[in-house]
Amino acid sequence: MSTDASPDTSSSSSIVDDAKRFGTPTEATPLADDDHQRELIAQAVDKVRDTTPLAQSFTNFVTINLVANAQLAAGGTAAMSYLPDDIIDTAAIAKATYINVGTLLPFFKDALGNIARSLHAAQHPWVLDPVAAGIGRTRSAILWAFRSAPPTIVRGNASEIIALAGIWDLNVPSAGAHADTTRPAGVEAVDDVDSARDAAVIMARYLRGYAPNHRAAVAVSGATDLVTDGDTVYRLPGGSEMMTKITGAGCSLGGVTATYLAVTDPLTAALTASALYNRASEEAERASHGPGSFQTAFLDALWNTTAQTVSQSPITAEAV
Ligand SMILES: Nc1ncnc2c1ncn2[C@@H]1O[C@H](COP(=O)(O)OP(=O)(O)OP(=O)(O)O)[C@@H](O)[C@H]1O
Ligand SMILES: Cc1ncsc1CCO
Ligand SMILES: [Mg+2]
Repeated sequence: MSTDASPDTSSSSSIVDDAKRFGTPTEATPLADDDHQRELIAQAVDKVRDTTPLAQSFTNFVTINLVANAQLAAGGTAAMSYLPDDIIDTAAIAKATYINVGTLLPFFKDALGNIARSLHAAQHPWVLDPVAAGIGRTRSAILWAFRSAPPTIVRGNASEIIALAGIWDLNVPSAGAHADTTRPAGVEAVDDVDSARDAAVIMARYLRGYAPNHRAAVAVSGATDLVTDGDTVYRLPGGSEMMTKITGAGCSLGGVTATYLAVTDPLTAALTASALYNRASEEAERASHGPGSFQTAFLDALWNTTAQTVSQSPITAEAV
């Protein structure tokens, strides 16, 4: 257990060096059917269903019910709280925590930074959903406070990942190319997933300097999801556009990512949640007639999609 909030830079190159390393992308190739990563994904799906791990959440008021129900449907258990001492106490029994900054209140300003520092001191893994990053000075101050006690996984849409990299001053080389067009649009993305690729890679390298076992991940959701541990960029196509017609698809994806983080490493947790969501939303679209029945069918599909189907999802990998 460490109480030192300094990053261990021995396992990650500096942000400036990282910036110089962009510009020579290798080709993305399909992950082989027998790739070990697929085995880890299947194990994560089964382990959650076998062990019902608790992942606790501090999440927004709009979608809190869907987050808890999605965690249960994936096989985990849920506990929601906004009390800092609750969250610290529960971190001792939960294997992972989810923090979503969608609907903050002024008095959370200092509380959330303190919670993050406690989680970091306990080497407790957590997932951040930086909802609406870039909007409002109070939210930006809270996200800034996470910079020195960062999460194990950041999961957001492309605009949120780009905005958070800016708030954290991560020096993303391609950020200038989007300077005129990148702006927060409330809780919805206005950027393509791939425009957040460099920000995601640099952020993952930053996070792992602080992370338990130096392992961290960043997940960018959209039509094709992008997941990276800072060394490899994975892309997961598919899913359903109906996910954009219910509120909380992204929030609950963050919660389910925390459920998997309770049983596996950050990269596998992010890949498993993304692949499960893609397959389950495809099934839900087939079984439903509109947003209301889609949400119900989606929870059923989270419950019923097999580990084999999740782990054999289409995934490409690109070394960076
Ligand atoms: N056009 C699309 N086609 C297929 N799947 C999509 C599409 N857009 C989003 N998704 C899926 O929806 C889920 C949520 O991703 P999204 O990018 O909408 O998150 P978000 O913007 O944080 O959502 P919210 O904040 O509304 O909860 C992910 O599983 C993602 O793969
Ligand atoms: C609609 C909405 N507003 C704040 S959080 C939230 C849920 C989607 O992120
Ligand atoms: Mg969101």
